[in-house]
Amino acid sequence: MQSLSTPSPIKSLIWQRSRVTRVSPNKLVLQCIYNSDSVSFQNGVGPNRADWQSSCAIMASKVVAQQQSIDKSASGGDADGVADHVAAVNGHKTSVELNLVPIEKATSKLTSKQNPLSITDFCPPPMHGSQLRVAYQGVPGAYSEAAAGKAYPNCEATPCDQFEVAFQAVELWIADRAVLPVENSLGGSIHRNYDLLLRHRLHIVGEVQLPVHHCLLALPGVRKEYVRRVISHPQALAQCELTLTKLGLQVAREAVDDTAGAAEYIAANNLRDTAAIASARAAELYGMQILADGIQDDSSNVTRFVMLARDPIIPRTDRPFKTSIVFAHDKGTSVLFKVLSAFAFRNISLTKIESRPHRNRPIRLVDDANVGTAKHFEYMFYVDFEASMAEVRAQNALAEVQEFTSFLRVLGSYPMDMTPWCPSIGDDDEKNLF
Ligand SMILES: O=C(O)C(=O)C[C@]1(C(=O)O)C=C[C@@H](O)C=C1
Repeated sequence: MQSLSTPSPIKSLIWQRSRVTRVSPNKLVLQCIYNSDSVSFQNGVGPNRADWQSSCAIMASKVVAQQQSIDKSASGGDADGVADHVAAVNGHKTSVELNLVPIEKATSKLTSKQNPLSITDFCPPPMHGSQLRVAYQGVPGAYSEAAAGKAYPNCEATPCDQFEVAFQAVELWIADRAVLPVENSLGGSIHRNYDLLLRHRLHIVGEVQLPVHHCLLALPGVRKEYVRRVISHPQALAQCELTLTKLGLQVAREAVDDTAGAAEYIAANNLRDTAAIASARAAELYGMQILADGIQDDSSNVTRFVMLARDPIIPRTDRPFKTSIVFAHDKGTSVLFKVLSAFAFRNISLTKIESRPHRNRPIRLVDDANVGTAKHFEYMFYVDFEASMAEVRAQNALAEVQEFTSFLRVLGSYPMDMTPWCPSIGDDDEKNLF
């Protein structure tokens, strides 16, 4: 891990005001946010704001698409002109003020053979000029900390005790980014984060996929036969369910907030009958021994994390991008078909679709005089598709989707994680049991 400093986790920033004021370098910024934006970030996002955000994303991406075609035809074009043009559309004077990626910088990187582009090239540096502060949920040794390090090498990883706190830390300028899990190849979606993406106003600026290699940890000297309870994050318990049974550990399984926190808890309370599912790094940090190594049910166990920032990045077309949207409709089931066909007709692949209850309107009553009243569940649909918002086909697809839907928000258009696939070592045959 790049930053091994282990600050204590940030707890709720909203209700523990002393927490907020304790972070003195951020105090002024914090007050500025409260004053300049009277809409509480806890109250969710209204439809007007959502419309505005979608329009901004579409407008900004159109400007970039146009500018990129101008750049192509006039090689050596005026880079300052690009920044001015983008800034003018967004109603600000300079790109710096908006915290946008200076396009000339990213372009010059592209021409350099020695420096291949990484996800971080698309993200603006921290405004305070120091290390990038990246909020994650959990304690040091959690997989989310490793994901933060993969997304932003050399960052200052900042532990938070809940997902929501990580969102708030970025909104309150205590952190510059948040890195949060959204789905796992075995355990499925992390629904809480889908719900929070909607309730908060952060933008997805990147993704990282992290191979997750679980170990069974216990205090030194404890044998597998003594274990009466296994504790971990619910996702980790789900990812190791079959293997635990195969190892003869048909004992109580208990969910805690994060994997490394489970190891820390056992060590702090000297629990000799309890084991944790966590990383090898957590074993090292909390003085635990590894009873079994590679206990995930599938060797290609991988968790996808998204990187969140206060400002969106400017979408580009010179490398693979993904775009995440969320929408709702109020006109029956055929709308979903129409929405999906808006992508299919333009050859845009969907990589993910997720539905969550529509919190403001969970049930729709449909009266039928002959049969009675049907109760339909209402959903928010989250869709990821493989295209950049700078591409005309993506803009057209979204314009069409907007016609069918009552609510549409672009959560972010960001570079896809293209790092080579390296599954975690240790499949069913290779598990080490000590
Ligand atoms: O508990 C951790 O270590 C985490 O980082 C959380 C989390 C998750 O929420 O899915 C992250 C990766 C693994 O899938 C297991 C747990």
